[in-house]
Amino acid sequence: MPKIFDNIQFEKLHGASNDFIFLDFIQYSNLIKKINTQNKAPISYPQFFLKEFVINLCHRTRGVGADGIVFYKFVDPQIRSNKTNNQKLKVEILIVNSDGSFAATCGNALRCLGLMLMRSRVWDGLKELQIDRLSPKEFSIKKNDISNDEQFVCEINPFATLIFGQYVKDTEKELAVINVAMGIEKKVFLTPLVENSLIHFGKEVDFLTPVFVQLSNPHWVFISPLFKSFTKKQFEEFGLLAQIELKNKILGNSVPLANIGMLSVLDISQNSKEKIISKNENNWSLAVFERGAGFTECCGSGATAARVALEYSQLIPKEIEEVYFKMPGGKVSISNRIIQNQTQRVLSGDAQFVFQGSVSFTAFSK
Ligand SMILES: N[C@@H](CCC[C@H](N)C(=O)O)C(=O)O
Repeated sequence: MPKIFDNIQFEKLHGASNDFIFLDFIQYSNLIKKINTQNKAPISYPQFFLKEFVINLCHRTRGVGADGIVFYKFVDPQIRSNKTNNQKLKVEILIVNSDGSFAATCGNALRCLGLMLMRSRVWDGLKELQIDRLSPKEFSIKKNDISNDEQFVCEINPFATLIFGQYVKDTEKELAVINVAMGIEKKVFLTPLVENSLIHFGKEVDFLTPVFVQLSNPHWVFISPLFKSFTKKQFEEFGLLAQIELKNKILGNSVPLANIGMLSVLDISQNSKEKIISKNENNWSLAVFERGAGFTECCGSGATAARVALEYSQLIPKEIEEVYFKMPGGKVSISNRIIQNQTQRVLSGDAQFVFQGSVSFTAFSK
């Protein structure tokens, strides 16, 4: 990293402990311009610079620490000073995972974005707000420089719609409940399971057929009561096994690298479906091993995929109003609601401001 890298202003927020650094895109592009004009070695591979920048900033000990970075851009830069909550508010974002890979969507980052916009008084939380994608072209990254698994980032379809936000500020805490319309699944199918690959996780491995759910981003959801007693280490081990080895064995290149959902239910064999539904509120616990970030404390799109998988496996009926998922970092819910004339999956939960600051190169030195 070049040494002129100084005084980068950021804000950090989290949704159920899935944490993100928010950076104004203009600031990043000014940094690039500065390096290119002042440095003898201008940036020739912007995609690698971006990756290294994100990895360093997200590093838990040498950087600020986060599961990813959200670059945001106000299409009308005056909006910040006008603070009018007006119709003109248009926000574009690019989400990058902590390993520098692009994320097609991220429910928790969108919840945090909602809070960030409410804190800076540009969104009142009452009007629906569509969030668009910030094109990689703006980072001088060309389509040909992006890997096959990440070409989605060149599509111009929007991320999601923030539909409602309620801001709470008291002396103790500053948070908001934000609802995000995550869209509708594009593809869902059952996948076979290679039983003997799971043998070292215990004799009583009792899995329902896993479900592949393609939202804007891909998820492979495994359902088993076994996950209820898993430690973080076991989630990481199983997540990695499924993400790489099982995927290669069972699905090959037919699907992209996926987030792995590990969903546990009360003992399926002993509970009638009615019981499962009536105990809905606390019935499902979920952990996700993400693409690009590993095990995270919570995953909003993972919870969305889990609800889709439960419906597809007929473990819950579509009519259930709201399904809650207990995740290591907190609780989120997914409901089915008609938004913009379409039944969409809506993610709800808290987002919280952590801190703001500025960072310079020295923080990144090894
Ligand atoms: N790692 C994911 C993107 C992040 C998902 C997120 N934590 C969420 O809340 O949805 C990917 O690359 O698909």
